[in-house]
Amino acid sequence: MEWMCHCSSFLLSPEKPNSACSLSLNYALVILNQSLPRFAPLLWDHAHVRVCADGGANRVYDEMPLFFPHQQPSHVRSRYKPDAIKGDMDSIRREVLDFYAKLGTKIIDESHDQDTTDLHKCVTYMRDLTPKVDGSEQCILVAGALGGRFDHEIGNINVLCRFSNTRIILLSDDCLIHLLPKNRHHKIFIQSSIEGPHCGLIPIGMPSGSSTTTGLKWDLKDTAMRFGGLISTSNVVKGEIVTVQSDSDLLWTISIKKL
Ligand SMILES: Nc1ncnc2c1ncn2[C@@H]1O[C@H](COP(=O)(O)OP(=O)(O)OP(=O)(O)O)[C@@H](O)[C@H]1O
Ligand SMILES: Cc1ncc(C[n+]2csc(CCO)c2C)c(N)n1
Repeated sequence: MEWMCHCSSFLLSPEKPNSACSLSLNYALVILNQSLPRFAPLLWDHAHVRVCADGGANRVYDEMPLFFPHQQPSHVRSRYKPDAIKGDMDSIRREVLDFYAKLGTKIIDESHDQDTTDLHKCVTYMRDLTPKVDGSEQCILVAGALGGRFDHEIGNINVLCRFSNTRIILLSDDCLIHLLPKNRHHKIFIQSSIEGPHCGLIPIGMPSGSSTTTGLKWDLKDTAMRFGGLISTSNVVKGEIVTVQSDSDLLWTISIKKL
């Protein structure tokens, strides 16, 4: 079975490439309607395309200038201009919409669709926009996806499952989550300067019959996991590489360090 590599190098400065992992991904950023994580400007710099989900645009407008207290808010806002704002447009403020529309941001009003979330709508936009260019795979980073309202969090995790063939990483200030599809073996390069040691492996949607890992304090050895039985939470990464193989899709989560 083919290996799939994972590496959180998007949390490191773009000037400091990581030698251990040679993953070259084409990053896209979705900003949701929650407080921007402290590393939002870094994610913005890594991304080639940036989209706000509805009220996420208010966060960029209100909070990006707070990261640069010595610069004029209007300058910061023009520098951090989203490529698009997409959603059902019930949360974005009028002044924010007008501001970015004037700067040339594409506004995509999908208020007719009340069956999919704004994150779902943004992921569809990213996938349609970026066909596989020169073999480099797309990875969608989602800021503000965790913490806050539980129905939103679960809706965001459901997007990982609905688009299981697309690399999507949900982020908060405290941790990240992504899917490990069952049709691959996984090699996770731990960036110990910025992430870990706490981590988890969680079956989603259905019980998992057998999972095997290396590199964890409590490794799984052909272990079954299910809600109501064993799931691997409060696990700890031991070294620089974790490997995972499983007969079902698993969620991988790892803590992000407060520097
Ligand atoms: N508290 C939260 N926790 C996690 N994700 C959130 C939270 N609030 C918003 N989001 C994410 O940001 C997206 C845009 O937020 P927004 O508030 O514009 O959504 P919404 O469609 O108006 O939600 P609702 O109508 O349910 O309040 C949501 O689809 C969701 O993915
Ligand atoms: C069974 C069912 N439950 C909830 C909603 C509501 N809903 C789900 S996604 C969404 C858009 C949020 O921006 C809304 C309003 C629905 N349509 N169907």
